[in-house]
Amino acid sequence: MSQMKHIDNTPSTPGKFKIEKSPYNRLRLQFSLAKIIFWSLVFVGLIFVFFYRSPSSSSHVSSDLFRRSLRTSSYGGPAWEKKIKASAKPRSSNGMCVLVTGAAGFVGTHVSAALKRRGNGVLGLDNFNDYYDPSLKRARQELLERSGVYIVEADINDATLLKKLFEIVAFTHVMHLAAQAGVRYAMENPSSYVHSNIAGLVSMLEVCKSVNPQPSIVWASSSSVYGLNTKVPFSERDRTDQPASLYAATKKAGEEIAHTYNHIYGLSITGLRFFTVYGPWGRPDMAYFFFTRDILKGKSVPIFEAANHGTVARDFTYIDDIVKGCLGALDTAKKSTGSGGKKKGPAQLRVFNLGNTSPVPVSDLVSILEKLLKVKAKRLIMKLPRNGDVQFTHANISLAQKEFGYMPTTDLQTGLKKFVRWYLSYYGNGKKRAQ
Ligand SMILES: O=C(O)[C@H]1O[C@H](OP(=O)(O)OP(=O)(O)OC[C@H]2O[C@@H](n3ccc(=O)[nH]c3=O)[C@H](O)[C@@H]2O)[C@H](O)[C@@H](O)[C@@H]1O
Repeated sequence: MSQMKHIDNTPSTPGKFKIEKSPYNRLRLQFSLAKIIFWSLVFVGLIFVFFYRSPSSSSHVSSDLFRRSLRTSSYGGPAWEKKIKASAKPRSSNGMCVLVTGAAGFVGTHVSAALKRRGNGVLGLDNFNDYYDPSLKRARQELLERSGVYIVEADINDATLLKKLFEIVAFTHVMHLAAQAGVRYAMENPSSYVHSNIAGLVSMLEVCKSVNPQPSIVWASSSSVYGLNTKVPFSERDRTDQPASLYAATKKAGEEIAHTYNHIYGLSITGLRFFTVYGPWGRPDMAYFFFTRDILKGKSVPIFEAANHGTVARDFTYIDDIVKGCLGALDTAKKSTGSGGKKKGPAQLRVFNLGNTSPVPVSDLVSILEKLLKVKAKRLIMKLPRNGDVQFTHANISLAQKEFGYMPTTDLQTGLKKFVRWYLSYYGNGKKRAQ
């Protein structure tokens, strides 16, 4: 302190010392100080306004996120609640009552329809984001509505809405399929993965843990959690600590988050590691889908190849087999043990591979499509890009087989035949083009 005083009192120039001595000059100094502060504030304010309103960089990402997934439409009212109750009512009084998140998605639509067919109560939830053509999601919604499944249009991050749904219906199960999918897109829009696969998952689990009774949860993890694992076929016991994409990392994080909610709150949780699911009403961002579109258009299809002409292969799994796996997991899910946010005892925590157990090289996938479409593909062999892809996947399914008799029955040829038939009937031969 005494040192400070010494510095303050020492004039750098004799003139400066004099200025501070005169009362008139002190007034002038105070006035110019006030001016400096005023203009500094104006300057800081301008900078703030510039960055806050700038359409580029981070604010672009957040506004994009908002546009894509936080679009929660207005809800409420007796008519809305009536629709929800009707959709979620099981045929028999002791039947399952399932909230399916991501119901307008590829797997979500098929699972919702299958549950409804066998008499379960089903309510869908989807934010209809535009990661891929939303009109396809709307068409799936129409399909479900015709079979009596209503989809609430909202984001899983909307906890108020989720709680409201649980107030209206005591769901016995949640089939949580809402997620940001796609391996390569994670480099383009990383925050959307954190938003849906991490924040969204936590939002959903928070509501599930606090309601009474707590539902049992089955949710979609991914084969991508095996990452750079080279031990084949992939077993649930293998290491999953080397994700090759942010997508995979968020799914792996989801598995750890599931462990936490099971451990603390007694939620019964089952994670399903899907292996490259394909079929009718599929996702246009996936290779088999856009290869079909581009072969028909006469556009070249990029076929990835690993180092030294190494084959890139996937354990492509047909949607009907996946649906059977989802239903098997729901049927064998034990009840959660907690209530109202408190654990009462240990609860079930499981993870299963749902694959086909026979990997097929991507070049063979293209050959099958060529035959089915009767069009020769313009093949463009490309080096496997370093943006999240792994060289191969191969599922060991013995655990799911033992637990609920999971046994895939559709080979790629048969499954793609069904897909192509659907594709041509949905899009027509060039009339309605897939985007
Ligand atoms: O099983 C999974 O866990 C994942 O399966 C797919 O991911 P991926 O297997 O990469 O599926 P596609 O993007 O359809 O790619 C299929 C194969 O085609 C290859 N490919 C992809 C794109 C392309 O232009 N060229 C090409 O050869 C990929 O390397 C891959 O081997 C899904 O997109 C993920 O959401 C899902 O979680």
